[in-house]
Amino acid sequence: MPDATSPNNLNCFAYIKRLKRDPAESKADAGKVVLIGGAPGMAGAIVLAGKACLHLGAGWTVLEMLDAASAHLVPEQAELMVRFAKPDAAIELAELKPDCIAIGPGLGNSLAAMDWLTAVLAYPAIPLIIDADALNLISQNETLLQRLRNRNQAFPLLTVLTPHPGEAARLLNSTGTQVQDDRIASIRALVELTRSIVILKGQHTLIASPAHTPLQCLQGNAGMATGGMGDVLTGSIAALAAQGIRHELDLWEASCLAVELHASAADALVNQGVGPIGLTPAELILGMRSVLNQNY
Ligand SMILES: NC(=O)C1=CN([C@@H]2O[C@H](COP(=O)(O)OP(=O)(O)OC[C@H]3O[C@@H](n4cnc5c(N)ncnc54)[C@H](OP(=O)(O)O)[C@@H]3O)[C@@H](O)[C@H]2O)[C@@H](O)CC1
Ligand SMILES: Nc1ncnc2c1ncn2[C@@H]1O[C@H](COP(=O)(O)OP(=O)(O)O)[C@@H](O)[C@H]1O
Repeated sequence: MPDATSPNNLNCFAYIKRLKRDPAESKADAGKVVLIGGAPGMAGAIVLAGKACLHLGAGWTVLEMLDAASAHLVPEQAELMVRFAKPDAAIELAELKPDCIAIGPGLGNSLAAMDWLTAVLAYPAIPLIIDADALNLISQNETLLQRLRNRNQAFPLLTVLTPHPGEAARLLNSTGTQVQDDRIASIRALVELTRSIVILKGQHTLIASPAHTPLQCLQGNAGMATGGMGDVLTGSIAALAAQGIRHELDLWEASCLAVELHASAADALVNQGVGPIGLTPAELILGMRSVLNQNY
């Protein structure tokens, strides 16, 4: 029995109905997502985010990869449009005209990473997902934090941050243990600091925003404690938010739905014997697609 201070539980599979496609829809109705990251040694992070984005229904999935050596066709997933993230990020974004941007998986902390994050924070009113190293860069740079806050003032509820407890601790200048000791206080502090929608990952993921009190996700399991699972969540939010633009699902709703799908699909896979040990992010992507279509 939850006590009076427990957050309400996520329960948003009904949103899936809004993603119903008219028979004549085109890929433009499903939206163009640009995902930015994949520095040397971490190309896999942005490829996993891209595969999740593709399998959760985005119209186009473009990867801007910081590692030039990895910026080539992904043979087993030729649908992904892989580009080398050239130095002039603002010009690239103006040419691409994305419907939704996600930045961070495997981004690293190079000058190019800073340039891309700066350009993304200045890009106008589309849904934006900020994850992983992009969060770390913001935690180290007061100017970037101020730009994030300015963006949220100009375009409220169009930016979601997806920290795990380690990233949350860096943003709050705290420790992972302190974050975990009071996760509700931590997410409230993150919302206050950044003025963003925030997803605090880990067991019983929390989501909150300046306009929403925290909700929790009771699904999910320790089979998800494997590198790349968060990259999958980022790509999934991006796909749902991009479709949401023409299907009346806002970034808050897309984020809630992605969290619930991600965790519920992991539970379904464990129930089928795929995990907890050895459950892979790539398997979770396919599991999420199944759960989405079963509730379509
Ligand atoms: N295939 C690829 O290319 C992949 C590439 N990847 C990319 O690698 C980059 C680095 O990202 P990363 O998350 O691996 O390292 P990092 O930010 O140092 O955080 C780790 C520390 O945070 C904490 N912590 C985390 N979770 C916690 C929890 N639930 N509960 C409590 N604490 C928790 C914990 O700190 P500790 O408690 O040990 O002090 C832990 O040691 C990033 O760009 C990412 O996208 C990955 O996506 C993997 C697949
Ligand atoms: N023990 C757990 N119970 C429930 N969910 C978990 C557990 N461990 C990890 N997860 C989930 O898996 C994902 C891990 O994300 P993250 O740490 O960012 O991974 P990565 O950066 O390697 O992609 C998050 O969505 C988190 O909530």
